[in-house]
Amino acid sequence: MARHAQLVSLWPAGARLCRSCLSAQTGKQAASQRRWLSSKNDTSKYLSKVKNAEEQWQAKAQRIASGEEYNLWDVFEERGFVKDLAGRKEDIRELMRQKRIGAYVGVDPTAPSLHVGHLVPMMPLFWMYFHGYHAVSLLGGATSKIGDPSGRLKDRERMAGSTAATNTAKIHYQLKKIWANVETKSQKYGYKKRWAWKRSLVNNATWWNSLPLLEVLRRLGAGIRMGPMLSRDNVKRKLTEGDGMSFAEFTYPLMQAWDWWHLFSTHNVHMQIGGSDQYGNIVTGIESVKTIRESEPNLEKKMEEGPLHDPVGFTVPLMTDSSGAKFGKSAGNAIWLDPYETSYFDLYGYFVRRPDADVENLLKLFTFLPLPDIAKIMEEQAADPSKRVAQHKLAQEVVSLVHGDEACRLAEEQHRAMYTKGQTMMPMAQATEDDLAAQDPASSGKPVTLNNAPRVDIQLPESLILGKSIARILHAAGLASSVSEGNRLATQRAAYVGGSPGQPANVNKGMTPGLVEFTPVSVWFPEDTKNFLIEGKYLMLRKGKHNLRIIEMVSDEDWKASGKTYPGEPGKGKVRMLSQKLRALKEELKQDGLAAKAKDNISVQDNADAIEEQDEPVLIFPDESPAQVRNLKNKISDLENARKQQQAGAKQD
Ligand SMILES: Nc1ncnc2c1ncn2[C@@H]1O[C@H](COP(=O)(O)OP(=O)(O)OP(=O)(O)O)[C@@H](O)[C@H]1O
Ligand SMILES: N[C@@H](Cc1ccc(O)cc1)C(=O)O
Repeated sequence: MARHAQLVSLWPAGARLCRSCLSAQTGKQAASQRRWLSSKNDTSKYLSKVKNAEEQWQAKAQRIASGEEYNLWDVFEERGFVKDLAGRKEDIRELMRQKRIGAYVGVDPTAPSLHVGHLVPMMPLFWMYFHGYHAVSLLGGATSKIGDPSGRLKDRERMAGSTAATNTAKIHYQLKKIWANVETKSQKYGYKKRWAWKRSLVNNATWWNSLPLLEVLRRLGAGIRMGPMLSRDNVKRKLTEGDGMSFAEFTYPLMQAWDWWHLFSTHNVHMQIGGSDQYGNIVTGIESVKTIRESEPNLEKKMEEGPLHDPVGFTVPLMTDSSGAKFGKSAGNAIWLDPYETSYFDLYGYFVRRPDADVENLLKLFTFLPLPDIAKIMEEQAADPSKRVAQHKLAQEVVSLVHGDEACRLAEEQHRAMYTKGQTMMPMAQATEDDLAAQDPASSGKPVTLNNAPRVDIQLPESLILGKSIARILHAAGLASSVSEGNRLATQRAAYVGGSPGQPANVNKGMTPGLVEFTPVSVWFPEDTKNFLIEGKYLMLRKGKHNLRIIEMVSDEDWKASGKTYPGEPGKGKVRMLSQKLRALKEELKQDGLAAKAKDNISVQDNADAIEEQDEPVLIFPDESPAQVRNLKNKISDLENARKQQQAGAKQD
C-alpha cells in the first residue's frame, strides 16, 4: 500500500494518459521504484557489512590485548623491517591494534621500472593488506616532476613530459601486476580474504593538478618555519657540499607532506612507510599533517588529535650492493622488476647468488614464509650449504611475487638446466628471449594477463603512425590480430588511447601531466592520430585491462636501419617472406638437380604472390591466413629435408 502511494505521488499533477502510455509509464515508474528500493537495500547491506567489519576488528583488538593473537607491529620488528621510527613505538602498536588504519608507500616514476629496492618498503604494506589494513601505493606523477633531493648532492636531470608519462604508465602496470601476485600469495599463505581488505593505487597528480597554491600556502606554508627546514641535514649538505638547491626542490618535502594530508583526511591513511632515506620527509610529513589539521577554519570539520588520531611512520633498512651503495636508479646498480631490463632468469640468479650470511634476513624481508619455516630452511641450508636451498627458496618467492608462478617455474627450470652437471650452458640473452617467448600469450594462445602481458615499449615508423588508419596501427602494435580486427576494435570502441577522456580525436588535448588516462579509440582520420602523441613522439594504446603498448614513433630511416618489421608491414608479410625463402630454395635445388621436387611447390608460391599483391589497398593481410603460412612452412621443410637427404647421400658417395 505504501509503495502504491509513493508511485501515485510521482505522477505529474493533472496528467492524462492513454491506456498504453499509462501502462508504459507505470512500467517506468515501477522500474525506477525498484532501482530506488534496491539501492536502499544495497546501502543498508553495505552499512551492515561495515558494522560487521568494525565488530570483527574490535574482537581482534581484544584478542591482541589478551595475547591470543599477535600485533602486526611485532612481526615487522621480528622480520627486520623497522629501521627508524617516526612516532613512539607504544603509540604505533596501540594505533595498529585499535584502528583499521591505512598505510602508504610512495614511488616517484623517475625511471621506467621499479627495482628490487622498492620491494623493501612495499613488503610491510603487503603484510598490512593481509591483516586487514588499507594498503595504498602512491605513484608520484606530480612529485617526480620536481624530484626528491633527499640524500643527493647533485640536482636531478629534468625529466621530459613524455618520459614522465611513459614511466608513470609503466610503473602503474608493474604495481598492478605485483598487487595481483600479492593476492595469490595471500591465498598461498592462508590469509583468507575478507570483505574489508582494501588496497589502492593512487597517483598524486590527481590532486596536485587541481590544487590551488593559495590553499597550500594558507594551510601549510603559513605554519611551517624556515629555520627548521633550513637546518635539515639534507638541505644543509646540498647547500654547502652539493650544487645548491632550487626553490622547487626545497618545497619537495612539503609536496610529499600534502600527499599524506590528502590520504590522511580522505582515506584514513595514518601511516607512511619508506626507505631510510625518507626519514626526513616522513618526519616533515607528520608535522605538516598536524599543521594542516590545526588550520581547519571550519570547527565542525576539525579532526580529532591525540595518539590514536595522529600520523605515524617508519623507515625500512636500505638494501645496498656489495660496496654499501643504496640499490637504486640514481646509483645505476638497480636490479629491475621489468623482465625486459632484468630477465626472470637474472632476477632469480641475483637472489640465488646472495651470500649465506645474508640469506636468512632476506627471507624475512622478501618472503611471506612464516618464521618457523625459515628456521627449518636455514637448518637444511646449514646441513649442506652447497645446495643453496635457502637461496633457491628466496629466488622462487621473489620471482613469483614480481612476475607470477609461471615465470618462476621457467626461471627455476633454466637455472637448474644451466647448473646441472653435464648440461650445456645456456647463454643469458637466449634465456631471456626464451622465457619471455614461452610466456607470450600471442604464441601460447593464452589470454593476456598482467604476468604474461607482452612487451610494453615498442617502436613503429612515422609513416605508419602519421599516415595509416588506427586499425592498421593497432594491428602493427600487436593489439589486433589483423587490420579487420583493428577496425572492429575501433568501431566498437574496444581499444583505448592515452589522452584526455571524452575528447573527439581532432581536439584531443593530450595526456594530463603525470596521469595515466585512457579514452576509447574510435575510427578517426589517419591525420588525427598525431593529436594523441605525447610530446609529438609517443602513442599509448591499450586493449582490455592489461594489454598496453607505449609506442615510440621513429623516423622511417631509423626504422629501416633497425631491420625490424611489424605485423602487416607492406612487403614484410610472413607469406611474402616464406615465399621468398621457398623461391630461393627451389632455385638452389634446381641447380642441384632436384627440380622436379621444386616444381611441386610452384602453385603455392604463385598463390602467395597473388594474395600479397592485395597488400596495400585492401584490409586483408596475407599473414592473416595461418593455414597458408602452415602450408608454405611444410613445403619449405619438405624441400629442406630433400636437400639434407641429398647432401647425406653425396657424403656417403
Ligand atoms: N635500495 C633500497 N632499499 C630500500 N628502500 C628503497 C631502496 N631504493 C628505494 N627505496 C625506497 O623506495 C621508495 C621509492 O623510492 P623512489 O623510487 O622514489 O626513489 P629511489 O629508487 O630511491 O630513486 P633514486 O635513486 O632516484 O632516489 C622510497 O621509500 C625509497 O626509500
Ligand atoms: N619521495 C619519495 C617518493 C614519494 C613521493 C610522494 C609521496 O607522497 C611519498 C613518497 C622518494 O623519492 O623515494
